[in-house]
Amino acid sequence: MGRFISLEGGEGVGKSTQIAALAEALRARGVDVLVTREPGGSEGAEAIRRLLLEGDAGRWGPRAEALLFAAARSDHLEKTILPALADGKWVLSDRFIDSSRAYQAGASGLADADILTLHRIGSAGRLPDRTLLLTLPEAVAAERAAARDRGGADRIGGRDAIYHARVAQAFAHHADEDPHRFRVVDASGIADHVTIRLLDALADLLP
Ligand SMILES: Nc1ncnc2c1ncn2[C@@H]1O[C@H](COP(=O)(O)OP(=O)(O)O)[C@@H](O)[C@H]1O
Ligand SMILES: Cc1cn([C@H]2C[C@H](O)[C@@H](COP(=O)(O)OP(=O)(O)O)O2)c(=O)[nH]c1=O
Repeated sequence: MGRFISLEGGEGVGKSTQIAALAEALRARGVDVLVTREPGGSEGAEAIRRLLLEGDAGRWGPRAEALLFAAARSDHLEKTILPALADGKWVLSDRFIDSSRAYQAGASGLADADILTLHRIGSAGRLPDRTLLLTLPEAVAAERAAARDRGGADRIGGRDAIYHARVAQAFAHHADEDPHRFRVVDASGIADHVTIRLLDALADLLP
């Protein structure tokens, strides 16, 4: 059985950059790696991703949005993640359930217990073996995200600074509550240095 690792954090902290570097570093150690992302990662979930991220701000209310994320996650787990783990692969996912807890509960105001209930219904409550939470001072993350998106942020990324501060707070809170699964990793500085910190945070799982 492989390992299931999620990368979490707000917009612009470097998840996409780091997941690629981490995959390369793990492959160099002989690990068979599958990189995937949420929302998305399977045909059905990628279709739901477009529904979630395109269109105007009011396209979905918080509850419909939470249900769509849970549905996408269910399909992603069943079609992509579980088969890869059964093949002995390490699955690295750019976001997973903790993003729903941080955005739809922490920031949008739904109850964390309800998000966990949706996860139990959709995905049998499956959690990653390790969750790497990348953290950056808010201003640095906003600067990186703005430089990348050039003002063209998606439906959720484009929400205001107060919303994103609540997201960061919720992530930090969940990491505090479950130190066994979470590792908080400083995402500032040179990308290669961040990758080394991430590998350190997986050291106990490495073959
Ligand atoms: N360590 C780093 N230092 C400076 N810029 C970075 C670093 N890591 C990533 N970036 C840049 O910051 C932007 C956001 O990174 P990205 O990996 O897309 O973040 P995320 O997936 O978390 O939103 C990208 O333009 C990326 O090239
Ligand atoms: C997986 C997930 C993502 N999201 C949000 C976070 C992002 O704003 C967006 C995904 O966009 P994406 O462009 O993949 O993220 P990033 O900006 O980190 O590169 O969806 C949720 O609100 N809930 C979730 O459960």
